[in-house]
Amino acid sequence: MERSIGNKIDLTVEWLRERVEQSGTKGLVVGISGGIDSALVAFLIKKAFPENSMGIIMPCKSNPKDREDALSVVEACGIRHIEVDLTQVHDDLFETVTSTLGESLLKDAGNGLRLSDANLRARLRMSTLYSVANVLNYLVVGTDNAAEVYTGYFTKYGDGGVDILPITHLKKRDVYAWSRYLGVPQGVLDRPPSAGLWEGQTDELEMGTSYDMVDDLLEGKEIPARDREIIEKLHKRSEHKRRMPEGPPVF
Ligand SMILES: Nc1ncnc2c1ncn2[C@@H]1O[C@H](COP(=O)(O)OP(=O)(O)OC[C@H]2O[C@@H]([n+]3cccc(C(=O)O)c3)[C@H](O)[C@@H]2O)[C@@H](O)[C@H]1O
Ligand SMILES: Nc1ncnc2c1ncn2[C@@H]1O[C@H](COP(=O)(O)OP(=O)(O)OP(=O)(O)O)[C@@H](O)[C@H]1O
Ligand SMILES: [Mg+2]
Repeated sequence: MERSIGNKIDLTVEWLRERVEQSGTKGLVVGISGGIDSALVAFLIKKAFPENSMGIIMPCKSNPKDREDALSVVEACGIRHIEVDLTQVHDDLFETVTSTLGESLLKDAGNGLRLSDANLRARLRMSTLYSVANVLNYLVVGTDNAAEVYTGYFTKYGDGGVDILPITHLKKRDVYAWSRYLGVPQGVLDRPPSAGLWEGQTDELEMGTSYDMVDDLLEGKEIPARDREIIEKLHKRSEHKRRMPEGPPVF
């Protein structure tokens, strides 16, 4: 008999407590974006550590709506939070890197320049989370779900740079089901998933397929050949993100 959502949530909360205890740390910190994955994780870590959990809202030239939604999550689950605006530090670093590389190296960058700008936002968020984790002796909690892990739809050492991943066993539809159960605000449930790394970006537009398709494939269901091809290509291309860096064999 399948466990109820409430039971699965209780087990995940227990697992979070165990991992913190085993690590000798005191609590958990997560970035809260206004999206559904981090909303669910915020609810879970607040349940696990009512006094020792923290959310960080980190705008970086972001749509003000993201911050409003993130604040609605903070209010709904009651987690302690801080805000760190990364716009200036991002602009300074990106400008320094690109101007130092110079025109001749930038001219053939194509989409690489946009990805570099976008992924730097995710990596600055990671650095901010670890800065706080070091000070408070907390673990950094990731928000990747099963569909994102399978497709590699995350920034290596950005939002992928974390200590524990409490929702990697959840398909995107499970994330919605758990979030509804816990009372994540309707406005957050209704938003199209987006990395928010550039204007108008949505996960499904960028991936070229839908989370329903990825979830179906993960459940072993038949999906159209076109979608299967896209998903398997994303999976193969991102293999390196699911491994630790390696050195050569012993010669
Ligand atoms: N075979 C290989 N072995 C070892 N390392 C390899 C490699 N191929 C590339 N690399 C390294 O990996 C880098 C490329 O990976 P990475 O820097 O991650 O860059 P990349 O995968 O190109 O971009 C990240 C993707 O994740 C999306 N994203 C990011 C953040 C959040 C979310 C979200 O869901 O909200 C989505 C973002 O929109 C974008 O599509 C290369 O620059 C190279 O350094
Ligand atoms: N503006 C932000 N402030 C704080 N954390 C952020 C911000 N943007 C992204 N993050 C962090 O990066 C993670 C990855 O982003 P991702 O878009 O995959 O998840 P999400 O926004 O929570 O959910 P959704 O799939 O609905 O967009 C977020 O869950 C969050 O932890
Ligand atoms: Mg998002």
